[in-house]
Amino acid sequence: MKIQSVRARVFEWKGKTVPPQANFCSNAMDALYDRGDSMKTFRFHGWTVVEIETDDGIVGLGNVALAPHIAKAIIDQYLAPLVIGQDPWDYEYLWQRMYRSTLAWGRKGVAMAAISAVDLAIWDILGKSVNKPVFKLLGGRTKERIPCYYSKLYRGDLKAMQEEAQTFLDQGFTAFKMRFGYGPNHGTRGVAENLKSVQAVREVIGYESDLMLECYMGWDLDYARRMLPKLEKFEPRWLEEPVIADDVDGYAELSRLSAIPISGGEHEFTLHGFRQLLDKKAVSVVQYDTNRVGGITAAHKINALCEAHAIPVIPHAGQMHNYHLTMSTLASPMSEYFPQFDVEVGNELFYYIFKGEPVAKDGFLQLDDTVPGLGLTLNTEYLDQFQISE
Ligand SMILES: O=C(O)C(=O)C[C@@H](O)CO
Ligand SMILES: [Mg+2]
Repeated sequence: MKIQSVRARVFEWKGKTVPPQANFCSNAMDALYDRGDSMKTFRFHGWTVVEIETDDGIVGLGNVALAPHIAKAIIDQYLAPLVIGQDPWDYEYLWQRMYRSTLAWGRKGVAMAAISAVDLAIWDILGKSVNKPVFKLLGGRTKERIPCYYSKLYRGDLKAMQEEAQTFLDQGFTAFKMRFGYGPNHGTRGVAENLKSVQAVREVIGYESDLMLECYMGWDLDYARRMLPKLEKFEPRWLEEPVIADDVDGYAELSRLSAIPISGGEHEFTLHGFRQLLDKKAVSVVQYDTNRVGGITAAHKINALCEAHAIPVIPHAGQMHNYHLTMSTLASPMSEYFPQFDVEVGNELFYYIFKGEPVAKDGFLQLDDTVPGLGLTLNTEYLDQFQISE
């Protein structure tokens, strides 16, 4: 079997979107005084879809949601020529070929995300060629069902957050991730607002449910040092991305400082990046995203590294490419889960582009042992609401 063609298309959502709410999620731009909509950087309204076809007609689907037009250019100009004519079963060789040929400028960020999209499509082909789901090629079914946590609860009106939490508590979720809205530049009022929001959600879900707290790189070491003791009474499952991804030593200090587990990894790349995080004991929960980190080839290695370090892997974002990694290792106890909503930040877009995503039931997800590959097809229902560029 040989790879015959690589097609990368950018799907840009032109449909209805929920307008950004002020302070809906702390983020790295909060450190700068606002010269306009600082939340603009925090939108994923475009997605690159990769379709790789083999000489015997198998089509593998990959995806990447970071800088989609740049990812497409990297795939078209650099990665496609490296894999066309090659045997997809040589996936390690092909991964190294893509990685080493772009090392000078691509070892992290959008180039590695582009490599991830090609790698996902290759693994989709592998599964389809042997009529097995990808998780069966990685270690098989390690869970009867995948426990998942409800992830949204962006900061807004506290009553609305409580109603949202109640709705999904009633649907059987027993783990919830909420977003802080405030950080270092919002002073003591921001601290109070942050604590009020955690209190409000805890009042609804109680203490028999897990609560995860998301900062999305919107805090800094000093602010996190001050917030952690105030958060302990809420018994969070973890505090996520309290500092920017480059501040590995900051992560490590917070991990040493507090009993609250510090999580991160959705903005880290390759086995090498996670080796550094683990060697420095920077995080207590690893959250790579398989469509960023280096694809399934890289994520599978990171799963083994995390198993060796006894650090749980709970991949960022849910989405099918991550569910196969969670299903196939005991190192991954659960998945993140974004239900389908109207398009807002863009985490929801996956449902509008692809079909095949499992819907959570009672806080669990299920994968089908009989569906080959990643189990995704293109969703044609919303095509008219996308601008698609070849
Ligand atoms: O789901 C997460 O962990 C993210 O970081 C996504 C982003 O929407 C901020 O929450
Ligand atoms: Mg996150």
